[in-house]
Amino acid sequence: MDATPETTADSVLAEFAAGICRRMAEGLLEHTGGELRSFLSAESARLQAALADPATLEPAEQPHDPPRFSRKGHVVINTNPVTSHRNVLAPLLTEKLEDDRAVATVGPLPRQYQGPRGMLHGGYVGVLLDQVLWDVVFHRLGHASFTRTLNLTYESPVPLGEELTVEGRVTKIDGRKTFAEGELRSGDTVCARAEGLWVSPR
Ligand SMILES: CCCCCCCCCCCCCC(=O)SCCNC(=O)CCNC(=O)[C@H](O)C(C)(C)COP(=O)(O)OP(=O)(O)OC[C@H]1O[C@@H](n2cnc3c(N)ncnc32)[C@H](O)[C@@H]1OP(=O)(O)O
Repeated sequence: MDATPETTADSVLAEFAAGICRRMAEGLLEHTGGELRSFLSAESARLQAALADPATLEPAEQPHDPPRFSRKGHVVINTNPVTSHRNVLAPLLTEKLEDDRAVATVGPLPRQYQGPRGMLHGGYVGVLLDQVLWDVVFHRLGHASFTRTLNLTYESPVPLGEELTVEGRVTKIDGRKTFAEGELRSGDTVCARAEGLWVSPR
């Protein structure tokens, strides 16, 4: 059986399409009326051109999230709503993991993540911290676990339109329980802190 259920070119095309969808989602909140029609038309044309001739995409890199076959032969697509290049909801992280620590950069985030004007929705603050803390726990343990508690403290509003740093650290492992903490920063400002418990499956 092939290792992947589609060609590399199709995976690149899928991620290109996801990028167009992301821009469209942003554009729908930035433009109105005739300007919106022109914007949508230009983005649609870019996608049509890529579909007509995928070779024009000429990827410098391999696709980030090509689908694969599971051991049982099912097609597995990375659906993660924070990290998957194929999920248009995902704000995408660039993450470095070492030992008990993860540091990720994200953004600048566009308006579809807005809560208060010009600021990130608080639920997304939690999503970003949950993901990075989950990642560091996974990296430390070598297997997946469930977020059991996630306590957030919002110190100051998180600006949209600026690169953000999300950091996570494992603080304690006690049997099936792994404790971790972290923070989300904009520049040197700590905007939110998180601490929580991850429970390994029985
Ligand atoms: C795992 C596979 C996931 C794959 C995902 C891949 C991609 C993921 C991508 C990223 C995803 C991002 C992340 C996500 O989105 S993860 C998704 C969001 N999380 C969930 O949906 C989890 C829902 N909850 C559960 O399923 C169960 O409650 C779990 C499985 C968590 C525990 O139920 P279980 O019946 O197994 O465990 P237990 O109740 O015996 O407790 C176990 C131990 O913990 C202790 N305890 C419990 N509560 C507390 C507390 N508040 N303070 C202190 N301690 C507490 C408890 O006393 C016991 O200790 P001990 O007696 O052993 O000493």
